Amino acid sequence: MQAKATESRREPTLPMDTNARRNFIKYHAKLGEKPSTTVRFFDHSDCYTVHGSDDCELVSKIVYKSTAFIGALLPDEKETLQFVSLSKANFELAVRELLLVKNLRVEVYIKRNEWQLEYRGSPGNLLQFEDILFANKEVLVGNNMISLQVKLEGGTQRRVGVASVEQNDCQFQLLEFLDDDFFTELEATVVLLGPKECLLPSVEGEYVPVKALLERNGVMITVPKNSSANDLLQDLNRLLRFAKGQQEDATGLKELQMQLASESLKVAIKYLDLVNDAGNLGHYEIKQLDLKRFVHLDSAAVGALNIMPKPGTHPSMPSYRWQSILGVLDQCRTPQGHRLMGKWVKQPLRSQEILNDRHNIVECLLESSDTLETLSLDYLKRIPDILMLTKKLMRRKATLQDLFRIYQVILRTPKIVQVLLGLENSTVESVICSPFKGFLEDLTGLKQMVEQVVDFEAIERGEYLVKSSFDSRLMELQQTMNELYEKMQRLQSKCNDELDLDGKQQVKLENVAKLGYHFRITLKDDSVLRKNKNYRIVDVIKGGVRFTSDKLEGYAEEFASCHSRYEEQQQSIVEEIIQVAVGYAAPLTSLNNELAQLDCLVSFAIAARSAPTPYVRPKMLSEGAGQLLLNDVRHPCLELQEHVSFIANSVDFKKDKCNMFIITGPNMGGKSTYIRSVGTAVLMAHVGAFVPCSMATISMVDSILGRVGASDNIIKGLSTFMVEMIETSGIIRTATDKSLVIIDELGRGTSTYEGCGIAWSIAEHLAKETKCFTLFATHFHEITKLAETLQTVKNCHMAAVADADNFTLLYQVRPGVMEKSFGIQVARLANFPEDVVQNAEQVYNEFEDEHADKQNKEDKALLEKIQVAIQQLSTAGNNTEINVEDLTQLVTQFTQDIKQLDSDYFKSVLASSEAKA
Ligand SMILES: Nc1ncnc2c1ncn2[C@@H]1O[C@H](COP(=O)(O)OP(=O)(O)OP(=O)(O)O)[C@@H](O)[C@H]1O
Repeated sequence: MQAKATESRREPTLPMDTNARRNFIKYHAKLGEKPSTTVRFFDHSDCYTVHGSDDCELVSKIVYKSTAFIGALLPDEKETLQFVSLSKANFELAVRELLLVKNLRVEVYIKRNEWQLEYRGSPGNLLQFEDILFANKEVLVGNNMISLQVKLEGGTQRRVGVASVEQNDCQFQLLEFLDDDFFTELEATVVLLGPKECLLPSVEGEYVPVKALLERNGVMITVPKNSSANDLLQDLNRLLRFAKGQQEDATGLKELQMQLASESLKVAIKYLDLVNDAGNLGHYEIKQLDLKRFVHLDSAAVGALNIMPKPGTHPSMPSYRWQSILGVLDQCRTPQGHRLMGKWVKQPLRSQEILNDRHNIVECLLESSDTLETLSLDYLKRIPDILMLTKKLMRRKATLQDLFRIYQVILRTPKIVQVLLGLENSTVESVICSPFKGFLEDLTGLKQMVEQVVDFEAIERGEYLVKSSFDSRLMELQQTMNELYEKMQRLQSKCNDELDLDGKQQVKLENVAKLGYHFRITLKDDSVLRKNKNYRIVDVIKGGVRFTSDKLEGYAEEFASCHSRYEEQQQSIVEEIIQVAVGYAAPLTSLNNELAQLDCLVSFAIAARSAPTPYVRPKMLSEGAGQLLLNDVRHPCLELQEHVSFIANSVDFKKDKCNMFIITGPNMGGKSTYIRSVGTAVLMAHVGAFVPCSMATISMVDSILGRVGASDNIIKGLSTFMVEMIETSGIIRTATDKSLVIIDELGRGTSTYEGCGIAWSIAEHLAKETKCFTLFATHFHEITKLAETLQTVKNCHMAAVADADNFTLLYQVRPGVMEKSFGIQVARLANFPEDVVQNAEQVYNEFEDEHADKQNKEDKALLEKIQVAIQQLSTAGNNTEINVEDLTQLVTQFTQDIKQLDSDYFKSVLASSEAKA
């Protein structure tokens, strides 16, 4: 087995002699430098190659998991070139990985007379690679890109125009807005649309921060070459789907009043060469993107809440489920369902009405588990990717089989509607059943056409044919073929008699592609045949001897010619049918979207039911209602991991009573998990899913914002401190009293002094000014003091118990501040070497002594100050200049000093004097 595995990994040999290699090296040198984000492949028809050290290393590692397969074209000569050769299958594997996972560009060169660039693709432009990437595979990823332009306005403000192109759904979305220095709004747009690639006019000047933002969000940047300009209106007139009766002219479209966005769209249409794909013409829709419809998410929140799985994780992989919210919720059965779910989780909604509908439907499905099962396993599982089939139709690449698959969906959908109507739920009827009925009505003509044209009997034999009765020419040809076949059958029985073999029908009449009709007998009867001069042997194979006669050959040729004429005639009919079917693209797309939506809702119900503890329906209150109560909230991903027995916790925010929790506790104590669980549940509720709680009341939020551990966000050129400042300033600007903010480890990447300062000021601002609901996990115990001055701030901590030998993390949230730091115990728990732990313990104790010393010194200094003051007062005697007011002021000043000093001694003095008073 082992040997075989190695064998299949071996690279193909390169079919080039020395001369060809020499020429190729010269040609390659002439091609010149390329960006490091582009990988060039060369198609040698028998195999593919990549060249140069970077491409070789990258591709070799992807395909062969090693660099041992890198060779040199002419290793003994001065001018040489590294190469890796690949079979077609490995080339496809590499292209898939480079475009879909690594977010790189690919170019494929092919040799005609000269080498020339044949295909080119990038993460946002997969068109030319669709066959390679998605042949026999479901298209599970969205395929969208954005194009944007920035203009300085009035010296300080930035106007941003964005055009998004979703190629799968044939959709343009435009928006334009004024943004701040940190491009907060642009970031929300990028998070919402999740593009793979972005077109920019430049990466210099005002685009520098845009570039950084895009890189932070994992978006590939392309600066298209300035080639001849295209005419946007002309392009749109060809691409857009105009409503019936609407004038087919894009001139007056209100979306085009956004000039920067329109300019960006023009660039994108040109870059993607959309007008040159027949599949696009007349099918695009243009919309204005309204960010206000969606909960604002920043990239830190998307990261902290693990919304999306790692790139390249396929739904069939076991890790897919517990890595991300998408993985947990995506139990879809159809490719279109998977794609829509990918969108939904990134686009939580602010419409209470739509969310109520979604929650109603999920609840109703959960109440009828039989229906849920039937829908998921019997119906949705069998629904093909209608969108991709429709695209094939539009490109005139569809076959009769594709048409039949569409027909099957049209046939099955009424059954789905029937099952749904059985639920007797008004939301299900209005949101799902009614639209379904409308689209099905529109598709009646298509259904009837397929029934008239397609030969259903032939499909049972696995053939996709046009019914001969549909066309008189076909009928004639079919008739002739039937007669010829009968004649050949008569020859077969004659031959059987002549050869006089044992048993009946030893002579088989067969038809194979290259030979046409012929006879066959087994190898053991070969000698009988050779004696008979009426027959000629055609070839000998394992299964027997193939032979023919003059007459059979004549019939066979005639049959073959009829057959090819039949196919030609059939093909022209199929083309006509496809032409008609293209007219149904709009209702087919709507049917596709509707089925995708149903699949997502069924998926929510399945996710809710199959969780270790079933999820519950959240009670949604309107924005501003000011309540967030989650009882026993769990982290949906963590609770799925086998070794974890999850401890649920609760949270209870109430406007004007409690809008901030400061969470402290030992390292690894569960702080991050707790705050992320809350964020995750709120997000899931806003997507329309049920939530991992025992009870949930959630006021709708306008944004979920985050700031989490610095380590994963460090990017080139920006210090940790800067990243922290950028992200937190975004929060300060965006958050309102209707937002949820989760902050974890703020200030940790900087010096303690600065870090604590940032953390304190942000926490204070959010609690005092913004008044949003905030979960603030921190190691800075000083921040817990905020609760002393602000009533709406509450402290809580992750509980742990420790004695001399044992230390146990309880993962339970308890009110108040943790008394003791357990860093050293955690180190012991994490199996740090004992000597290191002991050393730390010693340092800690010394530090504590030093701290106590410092405290004593400060106490003493204040005491001295007070003593001097008292001295002054007493020596003043009857001095009338000291009045009662001055005295009161002095005492107030001392009291404040004492409070700030954080001295246990003075605090106790103060407390006792206050008690006495
Ligand atoms: N509620 C819980 N129930 C069970 N296990 C939990 C729970 N919360 C956390 N854990 C476990 O503890 C680990 C550490 O949790 P987490 O990262 O939330 O701690 P932390 O307090 O934020 O740590 P640090 O302060 O070091 O960043 C998790 O990976 C998980 O395995």
